[in-house]
Amino acid sequence: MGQRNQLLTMSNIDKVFNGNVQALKDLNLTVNQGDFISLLGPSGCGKSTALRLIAGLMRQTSGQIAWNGGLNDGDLGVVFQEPTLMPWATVEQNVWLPHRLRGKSLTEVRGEIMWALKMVGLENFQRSYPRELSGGMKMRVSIARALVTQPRLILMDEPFAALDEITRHKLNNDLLKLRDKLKCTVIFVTHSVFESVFLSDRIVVMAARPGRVSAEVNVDAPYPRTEAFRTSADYAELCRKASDALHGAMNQHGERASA
Ligand SMILES: Nc1ncnc2c1ncn2[C@@H]1O[C@H](COP(=O)(O)OP(=O)(O)OP(=O)(O)O)[C@@H](O)[C@H]1O
Repeated sequence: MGQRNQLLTMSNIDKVFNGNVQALKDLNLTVNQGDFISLLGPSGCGKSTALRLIAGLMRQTSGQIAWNGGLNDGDLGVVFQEPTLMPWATVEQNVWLPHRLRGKSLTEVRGEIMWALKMVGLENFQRSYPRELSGGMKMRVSIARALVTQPRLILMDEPFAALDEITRHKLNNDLLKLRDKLKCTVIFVTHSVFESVFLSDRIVVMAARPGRVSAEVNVDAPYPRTEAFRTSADYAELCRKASDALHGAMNQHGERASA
């Protein structure tokens, strides 16, 4: 793989809540165009906080987030753990939301909505309501909504954590296909070593109290990744490596906590 251009840089990021909860301390992270990065770490290490800072949903207490080429409208798509769909609106109307908030009519962007639904395999469900869909399908709608503006960066906060394992594997496979088609950059928050190894090319392991980057694991396995990769010795070895890094991060926490 060739040298990738930088997309964004987070430098010396601190985030303190309510004057005394230090969620992040001196977090440094460079994201390159085309990266699939997983943020992996124990509960409370600040993964969601880091993602929300990148999304601009909150501001850091200190430090800088710099975007190469600036951040334009529609450059970011965000997917949360819950699909957060409007139950009274159809699939099509739900996916319309980011454009609607920008003042565009449904007719004007119907082509883009259908493109996004096709990307997630739901092109025949545009008139359905969320209650008529399975958990996995609702999550696909949520992903289509994040894709509809054709963002450069997709931020995903444990999007598949609430799904059963078979559905989760399927959506992991589909997400990689999608990323291959769109050539977008993804930052993916997860608790799962297995999921992080399957999906990403870089795993950023975070430690808690205060939240910071503890280690980085490069997943040197080629894409496309298939079921054969999931059952390979290489995958098992990479999972062991990521798991060791995670335990290292948790021990750092323990040492600090008991110091
Ligand atoms: N709005 C908030 N107000 C006060 N404290 C907060 C707020 N959001 C997060 N925190 C605290 O900041 C720390 C980091 O939280 P964050 O949700 O980012 O961690 P996380 O790694 O995503 O956790 P999890 O894996 O459990 O979702 C935690 O101690 C949390 O309690």
